[in-house]
Amino acid sequence: MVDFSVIVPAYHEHDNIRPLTTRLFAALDEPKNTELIFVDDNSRDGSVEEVEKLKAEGYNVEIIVRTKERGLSSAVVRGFTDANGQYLVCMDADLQHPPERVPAFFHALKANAFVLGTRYSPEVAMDKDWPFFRRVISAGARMLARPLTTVSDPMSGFFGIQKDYFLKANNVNAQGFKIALDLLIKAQIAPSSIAEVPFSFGVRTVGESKLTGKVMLYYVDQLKELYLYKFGAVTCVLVLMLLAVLAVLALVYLASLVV
Ligand SMILES: Nc1nc2c(ncn2[C@@H]2O[C@H](COP(=O)(O)OP(=O)(O)O[C@H]3O[C@H](CO)[C@@H](O)[C@H](O)[C@@H]3O)[C@@H](O)[C@H]2O)c(=O)[nH]1
Repeated sequence: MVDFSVIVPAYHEHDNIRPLTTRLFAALDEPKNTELIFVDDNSRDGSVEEVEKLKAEGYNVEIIVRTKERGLSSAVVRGFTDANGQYLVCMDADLQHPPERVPAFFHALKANAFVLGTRYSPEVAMDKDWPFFRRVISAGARMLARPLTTVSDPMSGFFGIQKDYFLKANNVNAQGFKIALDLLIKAQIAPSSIAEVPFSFGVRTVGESKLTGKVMLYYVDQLKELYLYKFGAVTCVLVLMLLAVLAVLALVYLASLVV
């Protein structure tokens, strides 16, 4: 019987699989009651073999290998769908999301429908090595999501949701990276049912980010859909125009700081 599930979308993450698994299970309050599921898109880098070794060592870990689909969000949806736990946590494989924070998510999930990992809290320091370019992109993306939700880090990929709420979300947008934002809106989570868990966002030391220009375009598309869903067509167009102007002004300002 498993109550807690940790879902990890993974693409070419062989070298991160063992440290993530061992650190996670060492940190858990209820390791016997927890499963870890990697959702891999046919990386063929030895990830499957590494998970088999970890299983043989007694870890409750599985790997789902998809051969026809690609993408972070759709991998998370697949993992959440297959998970046996009532309490679901999603985290990246690359150790930028510290496994030691997962127990805090499960603890908060017992009393809240949704738990968001936040990098923007006075309790944590933002890693200074995080590239400037990524900070600017993240600030712009955060601003564009502001009319949709009041959470402090709507771009976060480290989050948890109760399975019943995940099942309530209709027409989830499984493209791109922003599955947490999509679920927050589409599962109609009340602000009073959302908790935030601060965490220090580290720097990836092994492997590479898969965040591409295409993923950013998916985000713009997803925003349009979420604005429509939440506000209707006319308000959606007005808000998008206003935010586009603000985004350009913010980028011009930030660019002026670096030149
Ligand atoms: N299965 C699968 N997994 C994927 C895919 N693309 C990425 N992943 C996995 O998803 C996780 C995050 O991907 P990264 O490429 O490392 O993302 P990032 O640039 O570090 O961005 C992360 O941090 C952002 C905060 O700045 C988040 O906004 C973003 O959602 C993500 O969590 C990693 O475990 C990676 O292997 C894919 O196509 N398929």
